[in-house]
Amino acid sequence: MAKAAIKIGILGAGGRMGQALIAAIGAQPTLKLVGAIEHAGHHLVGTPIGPPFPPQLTFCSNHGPIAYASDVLIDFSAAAALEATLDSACEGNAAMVIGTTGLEPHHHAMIDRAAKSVPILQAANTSLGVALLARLVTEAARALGPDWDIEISELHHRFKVDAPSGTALALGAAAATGRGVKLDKVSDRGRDGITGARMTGHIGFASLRGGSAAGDHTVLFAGEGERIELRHLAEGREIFARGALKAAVWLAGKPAGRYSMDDVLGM
Ligand SMILES: NC(=O)C1=CN([C@@H]2O[C@H](COP(=O)(O)OP(=O)(O)OC[C@H]3O[C@@H](n4cnc5c(N)ncnc54)[C@H](OP(=O)(O)O)[C@@H]3O)[C@@H](O)[C@H]2O)C=CC1
Ligand SMILES: O=C(O)C1=N[C@H](C(=O)O)C[C@H](O)C1
Repeated sequence: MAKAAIKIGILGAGGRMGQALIAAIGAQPTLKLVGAIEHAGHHLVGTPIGPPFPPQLTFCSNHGPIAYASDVLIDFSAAAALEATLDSACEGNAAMVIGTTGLEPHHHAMIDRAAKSVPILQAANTSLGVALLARLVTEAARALGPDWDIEISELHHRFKVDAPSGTALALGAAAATGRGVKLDKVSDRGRDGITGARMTGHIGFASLRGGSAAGDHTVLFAGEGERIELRHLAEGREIFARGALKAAVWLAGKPAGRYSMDDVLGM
């Protein structure tokens, strides 16, 4: 007997990533889109999602019923929306893939709480390439030691609202792990003016915004007389959508708990 399609609800469905996910689901018969959620007042609410989906499937703003109907909710919306979405996921017993960035420690505490009831995978970057890059960064930071300065730079499209990007912070955490330190103790975010000389062992961040760049991250290891750069360049949002859907398929039916892309990719 054919396996039942995995039922997916999308939060932030009208946005750039939401649209990329809808297009990717439309091309995968093993997945079924059961809801496309936007915030109340969004101009798309009430309008059809469009082909290949049936005309009665419209963008909607009420996520309660969609959480009940979904095996997995995929959230690429806004950090401010997270609390209500986690509540709905727990009530509806839906797994969740969270790709939204700009998360603060209190958001992670909410995710930890909800993950006692349902399976949740949170990833600042759902591409395969960045998962591998993080591994390489940990290894390089461990091998090179604190005499090599680490600077992380990122370029994103002009509409991005959070900085540094979630990926840059995750790469910073990966480097800190390699050095056996906590990122929040060594991070330099936003230098300006007479900053003084660079502190040994610190990890610096720089954010550029402009044009339509889908995501460009470079981790620079700068030593005495030599430099190494590890870079990931996203050519489009399809890579994030593909990874998020792979994560959703992997997560459906898993026990409650908190998971990462490393679990999905077996890394
Ligand atoms: N993990 C990953 O691999 C990736 C993560 N991201 C992250 O995903 C998030 C979305 O990115 P992107 O698609 O480019 O952003 P967009 O602004 O294009 O999309 C976000 C959508 O969510 C909507 N939204 C805002 N608040 C709510 C809410 N309370 N409930 C439901 N929908 C809401 C926005 O509406 P409105 O336009 O009215 O504000 C918008 O339509 C960002 O945090 C981004 O950093 C992006 C790419 C990859
Ligand atoms: O907002 C984006 O576009 C992206 N956000 C994520 C981040 O903050 O790291 C991932 C990707 O770089 C695109």
